Amino acid sequence: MSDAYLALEDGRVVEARGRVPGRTRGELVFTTAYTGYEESLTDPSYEEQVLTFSYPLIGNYGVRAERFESDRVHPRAAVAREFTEEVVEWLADEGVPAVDHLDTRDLVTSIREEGAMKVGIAVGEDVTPEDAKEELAQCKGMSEHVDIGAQVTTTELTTFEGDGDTTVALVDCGAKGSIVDSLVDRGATVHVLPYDAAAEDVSALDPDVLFISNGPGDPENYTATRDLVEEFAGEVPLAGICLGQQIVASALGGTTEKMAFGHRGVNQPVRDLRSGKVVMTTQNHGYTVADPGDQLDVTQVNVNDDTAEGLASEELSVITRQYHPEAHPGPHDSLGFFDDVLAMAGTEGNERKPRVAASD
Ligand SMILES: NC(=O)CC[C@H](N)C(=O)O
Repeated sequence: MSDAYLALEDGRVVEARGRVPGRTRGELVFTTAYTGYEESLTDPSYEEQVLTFSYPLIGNYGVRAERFESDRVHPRAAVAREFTEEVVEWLADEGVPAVDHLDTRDLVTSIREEGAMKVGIAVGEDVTPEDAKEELAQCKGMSEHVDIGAQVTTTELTTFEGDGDTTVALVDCGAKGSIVDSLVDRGATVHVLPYDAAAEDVSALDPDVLFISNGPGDPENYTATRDLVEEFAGEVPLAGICLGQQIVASALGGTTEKMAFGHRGVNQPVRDLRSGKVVMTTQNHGYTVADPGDQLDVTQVNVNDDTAEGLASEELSVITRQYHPEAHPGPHDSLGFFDDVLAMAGTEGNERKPRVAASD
């Protein structure tokens, strides 16, 4: 056991119990997910953030590597009311500082009221509040991490073979493993490319779909990925999840903006504007599409705040989601998105058949 201090951007210093020692900093965010801590902690979209769990007990069903979404823990630190020993051991192995025994309800309320904020953390036997403040002083805002994609992307082309006819080029801006699994399970062969792949790298694969993954940080910083979308829009069907939706919108004339505290959890309600149907979704984002531009239509919205949750263009064969249809963690209600994406490829019936938000 050791001391721990969190220095918040609003000037407060919060004391906690240190579980894994270290000093670090990041953007303080919270998730309301009550399960799925293994998946959330390994989701590359959490890079450069400090993840607070609003659910009070984290670790109550153990830690199993088969639930991981990538090969490491991505948040810079983890905060909960109580972590189990097993989670603490895992985070210690990963060298990720962790704190508990603090009032996480108060912390979450502050983020709700004041927005996601910078935090400096110091955990260890002799740490002082000043150490945490020093970390805070060095903390960058999320949009200032201009090449964050490089921290999470694959560095070389990797292929996952499916047993069907469709080929997907997945641009890896920090892709969750479940996105690859969801496509391969449906027979697609998935080529995972670096986030800054050149147009020729994509053309060489002759993909039926160009898919932009989830990932951390400000979508406006992903200029190489945006160039790819611009290059292939109208030529190859396009799909995107989360950061992928934001990059597609930005490339096709839309705009994005930072939200006050974002959406992170596994029960965010989303309404499909054509069917009127509402589904519960998994979310993890701090930016949003403010204006989809002239080429894309908003097909789905968040019931709580009306933000764009799905975009599409029949003409260009584009469908994107702001939420995570692949789940892991969270509900499986939207897995049909992957069927819609592969149907866009038109490889089975030889004809490209855009199905805009039909099955979720
Ligand atoms: N899960 C994601 O892809 C996150 C997208 C983006 N980094 C955001 O915070 O909005």
